[in-house]
Amino acid sequence: MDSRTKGKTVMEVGGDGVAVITLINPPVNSLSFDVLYNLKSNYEEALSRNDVKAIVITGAKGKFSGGFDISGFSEIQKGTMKEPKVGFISIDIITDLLEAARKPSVAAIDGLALGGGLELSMACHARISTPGAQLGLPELQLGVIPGFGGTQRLPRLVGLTKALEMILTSKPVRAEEGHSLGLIDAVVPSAELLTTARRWALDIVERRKPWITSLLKTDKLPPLGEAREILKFARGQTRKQAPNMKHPLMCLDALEMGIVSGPRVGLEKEAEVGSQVISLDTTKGLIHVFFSQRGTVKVPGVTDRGLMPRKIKKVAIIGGGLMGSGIATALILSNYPVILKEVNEKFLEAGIGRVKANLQSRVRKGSMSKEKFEKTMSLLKGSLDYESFRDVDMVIEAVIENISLKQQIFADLEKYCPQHCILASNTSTIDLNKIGERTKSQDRIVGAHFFSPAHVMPLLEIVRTNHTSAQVIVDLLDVGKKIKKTPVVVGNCTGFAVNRMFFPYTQAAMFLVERGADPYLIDSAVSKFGMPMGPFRLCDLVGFGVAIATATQFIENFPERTYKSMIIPLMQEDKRAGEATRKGFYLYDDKRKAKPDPELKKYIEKARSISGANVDPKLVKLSEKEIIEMTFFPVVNEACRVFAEGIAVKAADLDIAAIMGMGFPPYRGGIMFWADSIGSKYIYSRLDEWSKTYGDFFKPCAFLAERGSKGAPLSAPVEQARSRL
Ligand SMILES: CCCCCCCCCCC[C@H](O)CC(=O)SCCNC(=O)CCNC(=O)[C@H](O)C(C)(C)COP(=O)(O)OP(=O)(O)OC[C@H]1O[C@@H](n2cnc3c(N)ncnc32)[C@H](O)[C@@H]1OP(=O)(O)O
Repeated sequence: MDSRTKGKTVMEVGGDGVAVITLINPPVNSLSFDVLYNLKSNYEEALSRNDVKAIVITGAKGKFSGGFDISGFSEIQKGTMKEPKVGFISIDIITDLLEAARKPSVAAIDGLALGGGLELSMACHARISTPGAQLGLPELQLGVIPGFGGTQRLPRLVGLTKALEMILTSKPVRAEEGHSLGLIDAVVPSAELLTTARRWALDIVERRKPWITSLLKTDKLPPLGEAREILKFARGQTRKQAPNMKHPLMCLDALEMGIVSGPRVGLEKEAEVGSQVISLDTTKGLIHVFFSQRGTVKVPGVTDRGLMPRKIKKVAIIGGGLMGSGIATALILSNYPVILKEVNEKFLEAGIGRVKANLQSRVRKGSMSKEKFEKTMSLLKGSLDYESFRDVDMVIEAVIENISLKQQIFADLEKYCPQHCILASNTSTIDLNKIGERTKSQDRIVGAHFFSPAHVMPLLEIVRTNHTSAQVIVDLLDVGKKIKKTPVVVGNCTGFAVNRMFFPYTQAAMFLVERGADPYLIDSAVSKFGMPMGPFRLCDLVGFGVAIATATQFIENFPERTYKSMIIPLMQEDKRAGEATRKGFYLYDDKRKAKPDPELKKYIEKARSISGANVDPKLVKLSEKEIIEMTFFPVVNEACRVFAEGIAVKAADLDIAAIMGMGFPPYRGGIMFWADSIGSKYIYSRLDEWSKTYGDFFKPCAFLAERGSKGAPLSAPVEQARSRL
């Protein structure tokens, strides 16, 4: 393959008159322009050759295709690649050349057919698949729409309601379900895939099997009135669930156009809309997230050294509280045998009970069988001492945030665990060097910071100190992958990456409220921006105990930029500690529904009198845009510090950390990507102005000042970062 080209197709014509065209573009045979143009040439040749009666399309190495080459979108967005004529691929190649050909085509699907891959197969006249293959149109998740005819062919093959479900949720179906839906014509073992597809293609030629043109099918479409009702409902749901995104509604427009005015007009609308969505900011954000998420496992100086992950056969967890039990759940769910250690029988029983409850909730929801529950639970053993730690490969300490307790535990671990054992802490804020102060084995100390609930939340912050060995990081990255987490490797400091970014966010909110802003309006503006909830609702959820413990760490370590508000401590004193006590910034009913509390004013006023803050008329009347800027620009400022200090290796890692750890909206691309979409100059000037009026909490850091003065992107690599890694 030419090093400049991205993938290819090869065609082999058999003695049976079947031309087999294989898509080749590792690792997932994505449909790059090179692959698509090659496919076109192969088709033209196959159609013109007298020795070819029918065509089979398949993918190399057990994968049909993962869809259109997503990097093609980025290149079109950046202007480094020219867009083809609108509809050139979906109409000229896939519809008019392939589907309308006078020779039939059969798709032989192994492994996966996603996005453009499934769309290509739907234009074939039959689809044969191997068991378990994944079939789906996940485009909306990327900010684009199915653009190779999927909005037209899928409803015609599986019916409108199922097609909408598959497209709007981006969730794939397995081949067996695809078969029962009519998407797949036969499911056969891998070894029989090509022979069956060849025979099927010849059977179509001989009219022993039907020659089906998906685009012209109408039997699965509901009557027009009913279709309109279904689409109206889908639009309503989409507006509710994705209020800040345009592309799902644009996709529905293309789909509806095909139903109302016919598939050809539908294809034209799809092509037009498909081209428009590429330049949406939300699409740019989501595509950036796709690659950034996969980039977190590429750590310079660690994953490029040829190290292989060691096998982790057994893990011990210290502490069966909320975090420890969640981590244990995540591990046993991925078949790791786990020892859970507690200090006494009562706590141990409670810890094991929590793990059990986590799994039972899956059984109740039907996502886990009773047998699987028993088998999974059997991987968990309780312990009250360290004797059973003698053959563990990794320990994760998950006790309360108390430095001397953690130091004692790590000193004990060194005595009992084997020499190779990884010693990890789930601390969320404490400097790992302090935790390991009484330990000699510095190279195997690492942070494994999970987010609560640990068996659900997707992020794992892997924290390395100056001494942590590359091997330990590689091992933990592998464990992270196996337990289906997205790992982000960060350097050691108070709060690491996520909590360092989180802290200014809640602090800014407290600052604004003390100066007269309405906390409920702040929460509402932040939710509209796309966060799962506002900062006050979040503090209630986390609980004031945790909020105060975290704040204490920050006040100690970053006093110059900490805004010390007494609102939370004052409420805590009155035994209102958040959702768990049914009172915090909000009041909670039996169903934990939050409602504003008029009494909150009392605490705000008291806190104001302690801090000496005055109500500022400008801040009382902030617009939603101003609220977002005043709460998130301090987060950008902190993210810049984290990046400049080398705590994060790449800005994109901070984007993923913000999305998966803080709930930052993915369609905004993450904190640094979003900041760059606004511009460093503007962010710097706003922070600078606020710092002059309101103090050092808002003071832009040197990195932001430097990049802001030039208007340079914040996400550009840091030269000679003062790396703490
Ligand atoms: C004028 C108009 C202009 C129009 C432009 C042209 C028209 C465009 C129309 C597009 C029509 C089409 O409808 C759009 C699409 O098809 S969009 C793509 C849809 N497909 C997907 O969303 C699938 C995305 N991929 C995945 O979900 C997973 O990668 C997976 C395929 C399930 C495999 O998962 P896993 O085994 O866990 O492996 P990784 O996720 O780690 O991926 C391995 C590497 O492969 C890269 N990858 C995966 N998919 C793609 C892809 N579609 N394009 C490019 N690259 C892909 C991934 O980045 C990993 O790479 P690295 O190893 O380098 O990190």
